[in-house]
Amino acid sequence: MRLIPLTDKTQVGRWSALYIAQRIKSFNPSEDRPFVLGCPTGGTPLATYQHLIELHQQGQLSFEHVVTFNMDEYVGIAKDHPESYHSFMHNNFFSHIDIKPENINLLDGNAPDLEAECARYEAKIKQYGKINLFMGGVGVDGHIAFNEPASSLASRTRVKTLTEDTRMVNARFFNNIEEVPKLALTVGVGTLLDAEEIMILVTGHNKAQALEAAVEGSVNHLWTVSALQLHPKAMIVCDEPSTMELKVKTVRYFHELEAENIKNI
Ligand SMILES: N[C@@H]1[C@@H](O)[C@H](O)[C@@H](COP(=O)(O)O)O[C@@H]1O
Repeated sequence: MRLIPLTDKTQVGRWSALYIAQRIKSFNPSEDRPFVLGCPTGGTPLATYQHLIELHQQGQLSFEHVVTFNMDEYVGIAKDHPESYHSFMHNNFFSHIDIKPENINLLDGNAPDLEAECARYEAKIKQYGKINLFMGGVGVDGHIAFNEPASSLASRTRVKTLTEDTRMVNARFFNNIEEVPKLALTVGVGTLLDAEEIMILVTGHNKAQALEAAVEGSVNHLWTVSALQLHPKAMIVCDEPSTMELKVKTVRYFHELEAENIKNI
């Protein structure tokens, strides 16, 4: 696993956006061979989306042949609810770039048959072969997508019950905790591990324990982000406050390893 230790969340946004842009460009996508990008929501990736939008507006990056799959969606709130992940993605990313609407994939949390919706999503990913790069964030409790503690590390896309902790953390986007949905649809840990490459963004001191579990802990279903250790090409891009629970020698080690890759950011 690579760990990219940066100073602050602005750098995390910039570094990850430049990385995605470089991946898309070197892939040289076409209509028949699109680049498939996995997308998260949340506060953490906002700076990344902003930088990607800027690169697009400067004429340096096109999403014409990019297909996206979002990792998760709440169950039971309307698509156009301001806090649905549909709204989030359109407001913060899709409406500012040249992606084709038919290339956007999001789980439908209002589908009449949620299990069938999850199976449809898995099948659609398979149609493209694989996700080339899955970007994600992490929850305070170490969840990846909405794979809450004790989720199977072999799990596929399915309905998950959100923990009280996650609902409390996400209540900041709603009027109160009662409005936060109790269920969500999420890709599984197994779905994530099938991606060709995974890049997880971690910022803020409240994520320090999760980062410690991901990097220094053992693979453990209680911290589903630790499953990254099983992936052949996983990377965590983090800021300084999130490294507070890591050993000094761990951070120094990754600083030395990545010195060339972080020097001009
Ligand atoms: N389902 C999402 C996760 O995919 C995300 O990683 C997490 C962290 O969000 P934030 O970046 O706002 O801390 O929030 C939600 O729970």
